[in-house]
Amino acid sequence: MTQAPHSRAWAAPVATGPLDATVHLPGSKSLTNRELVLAALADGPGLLRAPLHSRDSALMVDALRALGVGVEEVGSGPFGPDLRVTPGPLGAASVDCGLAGTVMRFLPVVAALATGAVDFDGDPHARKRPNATTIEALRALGVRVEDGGTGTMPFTVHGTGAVRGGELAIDASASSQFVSALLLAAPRFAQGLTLRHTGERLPSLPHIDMTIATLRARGVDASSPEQGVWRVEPGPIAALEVAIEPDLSNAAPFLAAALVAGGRVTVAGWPASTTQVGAELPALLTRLGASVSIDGDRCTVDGGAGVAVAPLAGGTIDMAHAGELSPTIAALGVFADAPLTIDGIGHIRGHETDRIDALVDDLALLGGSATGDAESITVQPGALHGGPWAAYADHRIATAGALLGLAVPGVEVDDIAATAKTIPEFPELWQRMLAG
Ligand SMILES: O=C(O)C1=C[C@@H](OP(=O)(O)O)[C@@H](O)[C@H](O)C1
Ligand SMILES: C=C(OP(=O)(O)O)C(=O)O
Repeated sequence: MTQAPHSRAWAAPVATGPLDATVHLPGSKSLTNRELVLAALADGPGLLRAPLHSRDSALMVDALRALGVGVEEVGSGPFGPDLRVTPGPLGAASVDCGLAGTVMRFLPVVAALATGAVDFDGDPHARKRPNATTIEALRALGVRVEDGGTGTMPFTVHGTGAVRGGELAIDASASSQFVSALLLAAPRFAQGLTLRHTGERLPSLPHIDMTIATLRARGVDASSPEQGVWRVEPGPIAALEVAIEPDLSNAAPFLAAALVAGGRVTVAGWPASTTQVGAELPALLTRLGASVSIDGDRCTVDGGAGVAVAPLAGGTIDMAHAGELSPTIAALGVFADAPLTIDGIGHIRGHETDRIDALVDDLALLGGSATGDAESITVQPGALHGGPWAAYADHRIATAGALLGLAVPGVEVDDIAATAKTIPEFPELWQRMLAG
């Protein structure tokens, strides 16, 4: 009988002693999917070296191909081939967004530059992720979008081949990706774009800074003249050869593993400078009690004797700008000396799953205790027992279960394959880290 991909749970391996490992990670999702979009809109063929090959990047590649962009695999690296991207006239297409925020937010704006109808749909949960701002923004720019009045997928963007641009105000409090999406395509708008955020909060600011940096690297005049305002001048997007950095957000569970199990974990290929939010991991893990060093391109966390001997530091951490790191940090709260509150993360309720509810429910299944409110999660320290850990199709919830399993025998992640969203090699790399 054919089994559903996650009908067999993954027994999270327990660390039997201090770790001593060097981990090499595949490419950044955020950089890969930005560079794919920019390469598709560029003024000639370009190359992505060492890109991510995962479900989110494959969805982006498939969608761009469907729209008329040439994406060809060339050469081969440790995590898969490079990608040569050849822009072409954009036309009617049907886009499967899966559960990828970058696909469901970035490509509708690209579709506005196409000639023809572009249909968007995705996984069942993707239909629940916030997307009204994408649709409203396009309509405000004069683009026809049919969504049956739902403000979510499925919807159809009727591109006419041109967008006038100009001035636009949006509420991006549910996701920074609404801002990034508009900025990425804005050089191709006749008047460029002056974009203003009107909502109360603006999550994940480093991801918007990353967008600006990737545009500028391609010769686009893009800036943020004041907080919550961005300006992109119209003009060509230069075709480039770009090297994609390792995914520093996916470094989180590996580096955190040294804290839980004790010993040392090194992530190799750590960039000297980066726009990735994972650059904040050294400070975050130091705040919790780790000793972190960066030596050349190697970032090492020394977790000493591990949490069985020395608990981590509880308290409150604001992670509004780094929500995608919060599942890992929240899981570490179990091993703290006082309750750990992660604040400013209401927007992660609209991520791959409602991450606050998922963590609260999963921790309860292991005998732990956590509470969530609109903007935060508070994790109580305490001993856990083995039990099921539901991934909710969320790569970062799945890896949080793996992290706890290092110290808690019998944690069973129902769907470790959810990690394929951004790091399909996760189970293998995790085992290899444990083997040293
Ligand atoms: O632009 C991007 O690449 C991302 C922006 C952030 O989204 P939100 O602002 O919705 O948190 C982040 O959490 C997501 O993983 C990737
Ligand atoms: C929120 C995330 O993903 P997405 O790009 O689908 O929004 C994430 O990777 O943590």
